[in-house]
Amino acid sequence: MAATFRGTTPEPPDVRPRLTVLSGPSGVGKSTVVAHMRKEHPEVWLSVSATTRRPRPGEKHGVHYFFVTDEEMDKLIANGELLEWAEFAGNRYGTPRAAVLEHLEDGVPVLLEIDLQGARQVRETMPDGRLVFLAPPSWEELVRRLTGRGTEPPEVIERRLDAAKIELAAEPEFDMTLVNTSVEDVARELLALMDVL
Ligand SMILES: Nc1nc2c(ncn2[C@@H]2O[C@H](COP(=O)(O)OP(=O)(O)O)[C@@H](O)[C@H]2O)c(=O)[nH]1
Ligand SMILES: Nc1ncnc2c1ncn2[C@@H]1O[C@H](COP(=O)(O)OP(=O)(O)O)[C@@H](O)[C@H]1O
Repeated sequence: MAATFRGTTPEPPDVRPRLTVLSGPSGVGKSTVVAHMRKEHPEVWLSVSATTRRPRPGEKHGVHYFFVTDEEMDKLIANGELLEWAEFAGNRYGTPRAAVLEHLEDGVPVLLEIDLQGARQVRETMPDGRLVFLAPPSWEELVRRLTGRGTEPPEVIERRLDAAKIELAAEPEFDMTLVNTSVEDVARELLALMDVL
């Protein structure tokens, strides 16, 4: 006799895209991976953060970050305009809340590239969100990448490596880890996770 389905009617699949958070130590390759994803799949929406850090050569206001003054950042925080914010290596960074919520409501897959402290806040405020940790193949390779990028003076690199030790220790808090050996492989896995592939 054929098996008879006797369960309750299954719920329709939840088709709302989920928020995806990508974190990992400075220099691990987060920006490189995200740029690769978006080159092939521009439909992935990356939140543009506000920061008090100075622009690096080639960084554009409104594209890489909204570069703001300390006073402007104070206001964003006081007015509740940030979904999360954190101080990282001497500068403040925060995710503008409204644009993230609007894109999710419109069914757009949303990606945040933020630090560990921000990821922890998103875990609290948006528990549906998926937290992905990007890990380096080794500590030596992380140092090589951060130094090789050539965008920071030695004392800033030292601060970021100190923060990296704390970030690496927090890996078990994340829903999953991807090791950035190959940019293409990591980008593909993230796109699949976001249901974009
Ligand atoms: N919490 C939080 N962290 C952010 C935000 N935007 C960027 N970050 C993180 O701040 C750290 C420093 O970023 P950045 O100065 O651009 O350096 P880079 O990541 O080494 O290129 C990285 O870990 C970023 O992921 C944000 O809006 N909120
Ligand atoms: N899989 C990889 N293999 C080798 N080098 C990489 C890889 N991913 C990124 N890089 C290099 O490492 C450096 C840091 O990458 P970046 O994307 O700026 O890191 P993050 O955004 O995490 O600070 C850059 O010079 C980048 O070209």
